[in-house]
Amino acid sequence: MATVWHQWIRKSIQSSSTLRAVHTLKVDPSQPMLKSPPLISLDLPDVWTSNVMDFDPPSIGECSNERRARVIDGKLMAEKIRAGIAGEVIRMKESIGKVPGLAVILVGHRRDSQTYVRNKRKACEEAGIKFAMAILPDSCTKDEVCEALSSFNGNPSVHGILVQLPLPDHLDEEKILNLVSLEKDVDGFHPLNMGNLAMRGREPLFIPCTPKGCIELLVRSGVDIMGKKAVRHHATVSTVHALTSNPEQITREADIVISAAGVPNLVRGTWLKPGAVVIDVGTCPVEDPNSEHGYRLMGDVCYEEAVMVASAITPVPGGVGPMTIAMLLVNTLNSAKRAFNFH
Ligand SMILES: Nc1nc(=O)c2c([nH]1)NC[C@@H]1CN(c3ccc(C(=O)N[C@@H](CCC(=O)O)C(=O)O)cc3)C=[N+]21
Repeated sequence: MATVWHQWIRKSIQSSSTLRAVHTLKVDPSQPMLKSPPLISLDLPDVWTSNVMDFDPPSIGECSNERRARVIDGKLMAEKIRAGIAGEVIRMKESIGKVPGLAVILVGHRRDSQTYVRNKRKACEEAGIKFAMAILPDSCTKDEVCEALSSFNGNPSVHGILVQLPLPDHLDEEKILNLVSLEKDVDGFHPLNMGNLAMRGREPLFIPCTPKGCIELLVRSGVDIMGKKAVRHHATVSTVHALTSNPEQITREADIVISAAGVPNLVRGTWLKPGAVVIDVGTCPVEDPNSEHGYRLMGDVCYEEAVMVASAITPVPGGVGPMTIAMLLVNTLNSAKRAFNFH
């Protein structure tokens, strides 16, 4: 399972349009997939998971045409998690007089990146997490990015560093990401964190926010697919990408479909097994003069079709995006707790 997520993450962060990946998770049908909700999911404290289940678990394979899929509300889930983090930040401040800090490096002027960073800043401020940002022009040099990075690396009030991706083409993403201090790698993109995530029995310091958010979405919806359990329960995972010859057929076998292709309406209703759980990671900005910032986000899944076939589905916006941000705050809080030895 861990290996699979590693591949998934690697693909999901390569946002190039040449890579169109749809990732499907297939669960062994002889094993019951739905169980009572776990008390603790991932490494979040109980405070966020004591009330894990907001709804009845979806019944896979029992979705009739008259019933629309349950909409998994990532926005609401993320709000609850962020409220829990705010409480933890207050507890930290009251007992040791310190708060967590997140630093973001934003290069260039992509509108979507600006929106995501703005959302991250707002979420930090609401939770009492200090937020710092270095904004660099499209034309900046590698040395300028490195300088910003090393100043954040050396700053003891910064516990998490995030380099917003994608970077402009002339900058070497790999070289730059390698410089993020391992202890502050809240995106989980450092090769050592990635490697530990991929290897059985090893614990990465950080799990990348989007996949971590997807797992949380599933677990909190009563779909039991936690990493370790999935391995033990022989989950079978298929990866579908741009060069897969029969993506529709493979996807149709999946009980859980996690799509991260960045191609609007790629996943049609006919691609889905009735009753499947659909997690839409796609965030493709498309022009929309009527919306606030001149564009809106589109997922990979043809929502109106999928909602008639699936048993549960995440919307875009309001699904994975807000959970990604909530997980970033979780990672930042946990990093600060480690730095201060405060638990
Ligand atoms: N180093 C790095 N880490 C990332 O985690 C990372 C990144 N680079 N580059 C881009 C992707 C994408 N991503 C999103 C974050 C928030 C929303 C989000 O807030 N979405 C809202 C709506 C956004 C809006 O207001 O338009 C929603 O879906 O409801 C979406 C997508 C993080 N990424």
